[in-house]
Amino acid sequence: MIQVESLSKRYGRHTAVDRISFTVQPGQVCALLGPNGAGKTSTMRVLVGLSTPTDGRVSILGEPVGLGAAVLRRVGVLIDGAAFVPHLSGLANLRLLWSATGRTWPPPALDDALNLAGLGDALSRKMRRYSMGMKQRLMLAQALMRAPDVLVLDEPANGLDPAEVRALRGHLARLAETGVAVLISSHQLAEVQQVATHAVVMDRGRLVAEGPLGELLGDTDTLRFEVDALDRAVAVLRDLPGITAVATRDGEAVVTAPGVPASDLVQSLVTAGIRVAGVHRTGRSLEDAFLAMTEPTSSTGESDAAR
Ligand SMILES: Nc1ncnc2c1ncn2[C@@H]1O[C@H](COP(=O)(O)OP(=O)(O)OP(=O)(O)O)[C@@H](O)[C@H]1O
Repeated sequence: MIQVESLSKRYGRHTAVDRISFTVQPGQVCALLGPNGAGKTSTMRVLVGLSTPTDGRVSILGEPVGLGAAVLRRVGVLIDGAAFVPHLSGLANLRLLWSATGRTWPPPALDDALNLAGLGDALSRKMRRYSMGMKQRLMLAQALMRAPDVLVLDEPANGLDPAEVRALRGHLARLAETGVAVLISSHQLAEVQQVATHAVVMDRGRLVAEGPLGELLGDTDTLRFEVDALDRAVAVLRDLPGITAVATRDGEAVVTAPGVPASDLVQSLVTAGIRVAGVHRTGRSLEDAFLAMTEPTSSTGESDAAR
């Protein structure tokens, strides 16, 4: 479990993280979302002991986190800037990183991690020849090979192709099913919507929303009608009580009608002589919800303090 309580992180006079609190329970995949500069990486760095909080508390599996805390051995971390040695092979780099844990090689989940990384023969090649995607996959392997109880992944899908992203999604979902608590930051909202069970949304350092994904997306009562006479259908729908919006999209009438049964709307259309070939209820996408929660122009102001 990850627990963040009233966490603040300031760089000089710039507040990157402003008193945020959230929890990620075992079995949850929590998406940490926010526009550029929202404070996601700053939060994650504190969470894994790479940076100290200015204020507040962070604990993992019930133990306070700090640089070198024993509990961090149970955490798989992917945050950019992993210290790979370019003249060593990918596999030698993994061995080197593992040796820092003081445990004997191989790590418990090495095979699964390498399978997901899919680097094949490239594992024995020097890392200086790795593409960005290959480096990213090796970083994922080092996070996963230790069979972690908690995963903290900053933009893990960066540089991966669609098939790799899908494989990663499946892997994370399987790990969560076994009780791993996963915190993952991403800008790919459609992608993260497919794997996240929960989300924490930050904007300019502050927490703007958190909770189960279903609750954050909300129920929008938006219906799409496939009809044979679009213009007439729109005119009929606009005149009905309880309708808050009618639009057309991709040849269909899109209607927002909170609390109005779809059957009433179909009945009105049919009565007006319009054929209804289909009705679909549409959910709000994570992207819609995210844009509604965050400001369109976010501050990305830098301060000059060192990390
Ligand atoms: N070492 C640092 N020194 C000074 N300011 C920093 C430092 N690291 C981050 N910041 C600033 O803190 C704010 C939050 O940055 P952070 O990287 O945590 O955001 P983010 O949500 O991860 O952004 P992105 O999505 O662009 O990666 C930004 O304004 C950033 O410029």
